[in-house]
Amino acid sequence: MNKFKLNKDTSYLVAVSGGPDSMFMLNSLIEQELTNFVVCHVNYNFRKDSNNDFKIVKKFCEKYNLKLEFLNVDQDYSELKENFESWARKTRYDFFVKIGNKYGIKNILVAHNRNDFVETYLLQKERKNYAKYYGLNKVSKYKEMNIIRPMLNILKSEILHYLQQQEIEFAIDSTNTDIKYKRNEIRASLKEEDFASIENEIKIKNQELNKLNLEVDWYVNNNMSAEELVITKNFKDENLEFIQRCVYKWLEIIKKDHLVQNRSNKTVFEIAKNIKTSHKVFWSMNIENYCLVKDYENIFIIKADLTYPKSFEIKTKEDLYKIEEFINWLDIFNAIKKNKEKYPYVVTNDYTKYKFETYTLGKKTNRYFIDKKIRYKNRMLKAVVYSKRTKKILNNIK
Ligand SMILES: Nc1ncnc2c1ncn2[C@@H]1O[C@H](COP(=O)(O)OP(=O)(O)OP(=O)(O)O)[C@@H](O)[C@H]1O
Repeated sequence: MNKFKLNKDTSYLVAVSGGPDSMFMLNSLIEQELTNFVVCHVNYNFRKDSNNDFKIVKKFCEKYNLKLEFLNVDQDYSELKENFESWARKTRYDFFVKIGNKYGIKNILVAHNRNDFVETYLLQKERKNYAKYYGLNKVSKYKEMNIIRPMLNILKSEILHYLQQQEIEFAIDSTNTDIKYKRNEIRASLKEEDFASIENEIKIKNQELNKLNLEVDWYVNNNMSAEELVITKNFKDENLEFIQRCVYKWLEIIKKDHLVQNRSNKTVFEIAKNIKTSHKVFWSMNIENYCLVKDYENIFIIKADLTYPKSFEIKTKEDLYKIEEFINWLDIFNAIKKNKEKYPYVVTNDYTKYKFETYTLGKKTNRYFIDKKIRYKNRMLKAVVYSKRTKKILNNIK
């Protein structure tokens, strides 16, 4: 049977649910005579028998005198807004991060096995989503933690056989959430004899993915400036997968990828579809409290409240403080001074409205915007000031 070996000089957190895989992993650490580790357990109190899992873990830790950190979750599940599995995962990993900080440990061991590896790939294939990696990665990241999966070459049957042989107690998870249901479906039609050929397929898919990722990195790194991604003509002609991966990579670089996680990639798909098919010079999409904007050849993302239209009437000098709302307030202030303070003025970024009612450099502002290709970013973030009487705009937004 395959075993795994870990470095004795490294410290680990060990994620133990009490199920067969993690009990096997924990037992292997004892067999390897590792001592630098802290066992972490989350009791979700989701099932009636959750406490039983905790007791199994606790008993094992007491037997071998191991450090155990646990989180006892007190949550009314009828009020949970998101899917239990993704909420549970986040709760679990945030707890690991907290315990990691407490002990100064950066590595967490999780007990995914060879069957999980194959099943994850088959699930990814069925869902047709663009995975970061096909199957499961030996090492991945969650915030500052390294998630290590040392058991990816061990079969479930080997684990169960060994636990039985050694009479090691473990818990049986009786929940059947959507994702587990799907997994069970896949599991039922899967034989361990078929693993080798599926693993070969995964290897080839990951090699192709590595190549594609190099091209994605190249595009994004060469077409980004000031946090904006440039949409070239050639880019629009690329396939949807390439565009989606670029959008995701860009969001990762500007540290906004959290906005599209846990949304089953639908948002990234929508963005990519718009990039590919829309001929409009401007479109925007709200994503949580942010707004993603396509602006001529660029896309950018800003806090949605910054894009909200605001208008102020400046009747006297005393009203001037209102213009501080806008990033170009100094420019507006100077324009009013230069105009010899002939109040009243209107200061506004409500461009969809004022562009039809005002004049810029002798033209309807709408015409001026089109002729000068004025960026939507500037229309949204910068304000104009115009005389209430003449409707002439006194400052230029470029
Ligand atoms: N309640 C828990 N307490 C501590 N560790 C847990 C708990 N649940 C799961 N784990 C750890 O995570 C591993 C994977 O568990 P499981 O397959 O249920 O989760 P997953 O959602 O598929 O995986 P992941 O944790 O990578 O998102 C377990 O083998 C164990 O190491």
